[in-house]
Amino acid sequence: MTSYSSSLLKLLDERGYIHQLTDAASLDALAQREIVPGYIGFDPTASSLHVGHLVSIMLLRRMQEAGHKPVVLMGGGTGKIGDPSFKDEARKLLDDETIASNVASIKRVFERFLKFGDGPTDAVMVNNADWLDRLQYMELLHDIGEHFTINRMMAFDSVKLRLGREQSLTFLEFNYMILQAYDFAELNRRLGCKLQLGGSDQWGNIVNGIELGRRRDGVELFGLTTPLLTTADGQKMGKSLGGAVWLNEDMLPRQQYYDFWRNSHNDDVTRFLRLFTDIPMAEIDGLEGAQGEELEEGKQLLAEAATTLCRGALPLQ
Ligand SMILES: N[C@@H](Cc1ccc(O)cc1)C(=O)O
Repeated sequence: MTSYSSSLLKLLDERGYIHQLTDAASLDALAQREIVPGYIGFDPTASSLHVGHLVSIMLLRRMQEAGHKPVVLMGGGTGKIGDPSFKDEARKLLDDETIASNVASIKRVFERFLKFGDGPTDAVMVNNADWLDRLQYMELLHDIGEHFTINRMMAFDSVKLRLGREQSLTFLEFNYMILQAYDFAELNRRLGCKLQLGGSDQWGNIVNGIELGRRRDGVELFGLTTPLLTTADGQKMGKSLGGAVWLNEDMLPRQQYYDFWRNSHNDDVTRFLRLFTDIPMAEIDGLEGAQGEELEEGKQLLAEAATTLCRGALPLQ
């Protein structure tokens, strides 16, 4: 474990959110000096986010808890392409109407996890359609395309799956990385955003944004990725009910959401308590190695805390 000085990196480290980090020492110093606006993007590919997105959402919550500014980016522009990173096939393209209605219904869940407003550490929400839709193709090719080489873009692990003989990467999808890089530089210009967070599959996209900021604008940007979450029995997080575990109430009833957490694998309980609830570290540490009834109580604690966070408290009977 690395030792950090800023409350932000200490918190993220002890609760298990850090997989990779660019220039940890500088980010640590920056977070001690000033309020850091940090963003995560979510593409509106369905009408609700699912448990797989929850680490990212909690990460924004932790930013705010540590006194920094969370920026939620709705991918109204990038959602028209679909991120090819680590995907073995292209997404079905969505029409504008579907994207707009997905954005509208995804948005709501963030109000449960973040405090929005005009204050310095209040969360804000932006939509990259606001700047990507307006981009002129020649301008993009000239101003942005100049900073990217095909050689380097093809070297990222995230596109390897598609460069074999079986699947291919369309030219449309190949642009995704550039647009996400553009977003980061744009959010730096607009909101002073200096940090982009995301799942480990986002590393290539994030690093490209950092590079673009440095080359074009001479600014220092940072990236942080979270570990790819699998459950103790090796499954992808949130897929264990056969379908996705949706965050929106209209897509999955509260009881089923609760049961998903209540049925967590024994070996996942403390890790999930750290990642997905606000239960204090000392209390979670006390549950380490718990068995029998104590372990069951830990699962109940997890289910109650995680459900209340996402779905709100139940009214008093
Ligand atoms: N590519 C991200 C979403 C995203 C979109 C735009 C961004 O600027 C950042 C992130 C994903 O697939 O999860």
